[in-house]
Amino acid sequence: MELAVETRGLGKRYRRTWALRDCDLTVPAGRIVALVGPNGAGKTTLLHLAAGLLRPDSGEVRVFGHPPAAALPEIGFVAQDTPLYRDFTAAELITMGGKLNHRWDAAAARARLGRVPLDRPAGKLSGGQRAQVALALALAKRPRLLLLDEPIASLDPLARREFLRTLMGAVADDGTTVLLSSHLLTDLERTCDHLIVLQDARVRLAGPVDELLDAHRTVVGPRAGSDDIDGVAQVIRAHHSARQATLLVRRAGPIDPLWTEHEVGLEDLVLGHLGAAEVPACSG
Ligand SMILES: Nc1ncnc2c1ncn2[C@@H]1O[C@H](COP(=O)(O)OP(=O)(O)OP(=O)(O)O)[C@@H](O)[C@H]1O
Repeated sequence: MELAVETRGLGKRYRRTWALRDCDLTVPAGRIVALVGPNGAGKTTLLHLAAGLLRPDSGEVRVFGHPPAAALPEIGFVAQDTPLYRDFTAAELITMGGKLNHRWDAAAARARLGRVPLDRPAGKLSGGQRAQVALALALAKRPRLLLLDEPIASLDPLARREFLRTLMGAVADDGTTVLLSSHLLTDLERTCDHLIVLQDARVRLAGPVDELLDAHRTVVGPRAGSDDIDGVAQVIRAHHSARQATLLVRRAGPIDPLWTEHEVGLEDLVLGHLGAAEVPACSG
């Protein structure tokens, strides 16, 4: 399996605060990877390290087997606040990109900006329109790895859907790997096939979305006996009422039929794992 991004013991520190610590993870090539976690978890830091904008204080990050600086022509990056030269129009930015990049698809960029005024200075576009211009420019470079820091937060629902469709199209057409951070879990569930959850500067959960969802269940059953359930490898999160227990579990096999099983969605999975850190350890 080709790896777009690989980190080993990766860490970044601001004075005494570790923004990212002991981070070991892999991003398979050709996937759309969701990077999620609470505010301050380290998502932007990880994206900046992968883009070569920050240097690690420990460990290393490789992009297609190379240090990020050596892979720069292969990397597209859209920062959180989608910075663009405010006085330039989208049309001018597309032309400029063509002069700065040898592999530049100006026609595709114009086509992707169907509803954005190409002749208006970027500083006079709405936040959502600027995000669309920034994505179109990043894709025009035809990067093998596209790093997007909260790209959809400012988009309206229709623009968000179009944006995510564009991403899926780029992956399908060019095999682009996309690593995008977002808090919008419902949108991610429809789009992403790989998940990385960061919390408190560390990787809390990572893997292919379908495998992670298949490995987890919500089970509901009697409160007594919730400590040791057949087929449950780990209780991630527990909620107890007077007589019943509702548990998010990682399963190891067929679950005791005394318990009612429910499949979990991405949101339950992520929030369950994140919440688990705040709640006293659940037995299991
Ligand atoms: N330039 C900086 N100087 C000092 N501390 C920083 C700096 N940048 C980030 N940090 C700290 O590093 C940690 C990780 O920040 P980061 O921006 O990577 O989080 P994030 O997951 O992207 O958060 P958000 O969802 O709010 O964008 C936080 O504790 C943050 O306060």
